Amino acid sequence: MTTPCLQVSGLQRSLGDRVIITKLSFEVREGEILFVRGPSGVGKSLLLRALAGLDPIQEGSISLSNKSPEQEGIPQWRAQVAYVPQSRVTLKGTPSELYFSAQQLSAQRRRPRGDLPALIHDLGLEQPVLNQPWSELSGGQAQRIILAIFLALKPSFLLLDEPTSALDLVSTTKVERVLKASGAGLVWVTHDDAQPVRVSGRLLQLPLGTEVPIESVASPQAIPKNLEIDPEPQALTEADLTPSPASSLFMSPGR
Ligand SMILES: Nc1ncnc2c1ncn2[C@@H]1O[C@H](COP(=O)(O)OP(=O)(O)OP(=O)(O)O)[C@@H](O)[C@H]1O
Repeated sequence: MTTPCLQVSGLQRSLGDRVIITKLSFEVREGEILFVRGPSGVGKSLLLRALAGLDPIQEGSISLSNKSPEQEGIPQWRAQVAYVPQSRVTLKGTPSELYFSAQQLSAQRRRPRGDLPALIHDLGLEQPVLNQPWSELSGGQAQRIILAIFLALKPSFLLLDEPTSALDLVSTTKVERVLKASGAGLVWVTHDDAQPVRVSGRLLQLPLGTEVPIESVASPQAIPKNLEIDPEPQALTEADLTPSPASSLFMSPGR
């Protein structure tokens, strides 16, 4: 079987008469990491939303191994190309309930699963957090738990909108290690100049929309030695579910 490939060709995104994303083209294969960098407001989140099939494609195309979201079916597309939101979304219930609800979505059935408890551990959390109400979790805990849930659902691609924005450096390093070991294709938005160097991968710079060498944007010497990535990571349209917590994360409407 060939490795799944997420392809973007001539993607353009406007809001009103403002063109935000101009003619963007790139490819990411499962297992590859593409960092996306650029100033605030340049359109990084809009790019991820378009890739996730959460917003309409206005111009250009996206495809997964040559199949468009329409050909694939939007729920199946989102099961394979998962958008992990930037901010803590307003969720009801507990992480366990969210994970259970997500697995009930028809596009998620009969798909492989990761080991959620192991992911929780590897992300530096204790198992009881899975049964705590979202409202009682810190921003940094919630960010890692949402990530663990998406990783456990095993999409081919994860669209990561600043997945370490609420974390200290120790937790950030754990997240980087787990993501790198996940084997998923990652489109990873970051404002942390050193992150692409720590993790390694490719780098897409917006608004240019061109790939630039990672070495050109940050100095590896800037990274504290004790935070370097361990080269041997440890083991690591169900409308009837509305208003389940899963539907708010996995089925959010386009805008
Ligand atoms: N729903 C919306 N309605 C109107 N404008 C929007 C909407 N969503 C985004 N924008 C605008 O589109 C532009 C790109 O937004 P986006 O969130 O993609 O930026 P970003 O690069 O992810 O920024 P940041 O780094 O601050 O997260 C911004 O100017 C933003 O104000």
